[in-house]
Amino acid sequence: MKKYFVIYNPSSGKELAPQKIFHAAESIMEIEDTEFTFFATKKKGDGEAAAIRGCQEGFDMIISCGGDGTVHEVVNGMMKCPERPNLAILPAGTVNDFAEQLKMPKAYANFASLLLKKKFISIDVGKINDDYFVNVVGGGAFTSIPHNVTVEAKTILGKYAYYFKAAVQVPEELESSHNITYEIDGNQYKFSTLLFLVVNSSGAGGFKYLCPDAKINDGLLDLVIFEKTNNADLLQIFTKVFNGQHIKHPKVHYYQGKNIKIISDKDLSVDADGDFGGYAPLEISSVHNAIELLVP
Ligand SMILES: Nc1ncnc2c1ncn2[C@@H]1O[C@H](COP(=O)(O)OP(=O)(O)OP(=O)(O)O)[C@@H](O)[C@H]1O
Repeated sequence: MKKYFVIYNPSSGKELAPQKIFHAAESIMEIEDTEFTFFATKKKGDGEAAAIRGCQEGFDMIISCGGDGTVHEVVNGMMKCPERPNLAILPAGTVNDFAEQLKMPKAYANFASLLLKKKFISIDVGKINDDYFVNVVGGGAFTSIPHNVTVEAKTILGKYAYYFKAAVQVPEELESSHNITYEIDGNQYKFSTLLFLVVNSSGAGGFKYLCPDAKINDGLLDLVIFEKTNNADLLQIFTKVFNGQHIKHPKVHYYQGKNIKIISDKDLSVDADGDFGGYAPLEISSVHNAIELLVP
């Protein structure tokens, strides 16, 4: 009999996580001899602690049901354990950026049929100083927007909560910049930076083609640097991000690497998968084939 450990965040998205995962479990148990153990997170940190328990107690699979914050915590817990069960993601958050990149189904019935098919791939996980991230680390302008949106605003407004916050913060932050030194697998570059993103999959923040050459299991991270420039340039770059042409713009720099060091001339805090991710200097690397993930 397979034993699955579900870690769900009842407060994520429109608060539908419990309903979704209970229905999915019911559908699976009708077909397969499976035992589900459920754990509801109550606060920050619970998802990580539960995932460590899930690894130690020998479950066959951990199912993360919530948003990007829940996946981030679950992966952090799993990465701190030597033996890792498989991972599945049932998206129930507000944005579900990582799940969207991997085209994970949101409907419980589709998730249940995926779980019955059992197709897994090895995925890389990013390491940032002593922690881990599954999709993106961002620093510079706009990257604090997710931290300033409350759980209540997300429940009521969904994704629009982020857009409203962005409308206030973006104009102010267009003026900001950091002089950043990037060391990518031993090669150094310096840019006056408006924003940089280190990405594990090929997209983030709803921009599917942000890193056109990326693969989730190539052992590499993709780094996109947006140099500080004038508003006309930024507008041009913004329109090109939707189809991946932004990387050809002279004020955008695109690299791939296994080990990336980031040093800033002034205080720089970063975001990791939508949560606070620490301060520069940063040592970021790819942990190749770290987790077996259920995929469509
Ligand atoms: N029961 C809870 N009540 C309030 N906050 C919680 C609870 N459990 C976990 N949290 C916190 O909520 C954060 C955000 O949750 P999560 O990412 O799952 O949903 P979301 O923010 O709606 O979705 P997304 O990140 O995709 O926009 C988690 O990182 C965690 O710190």
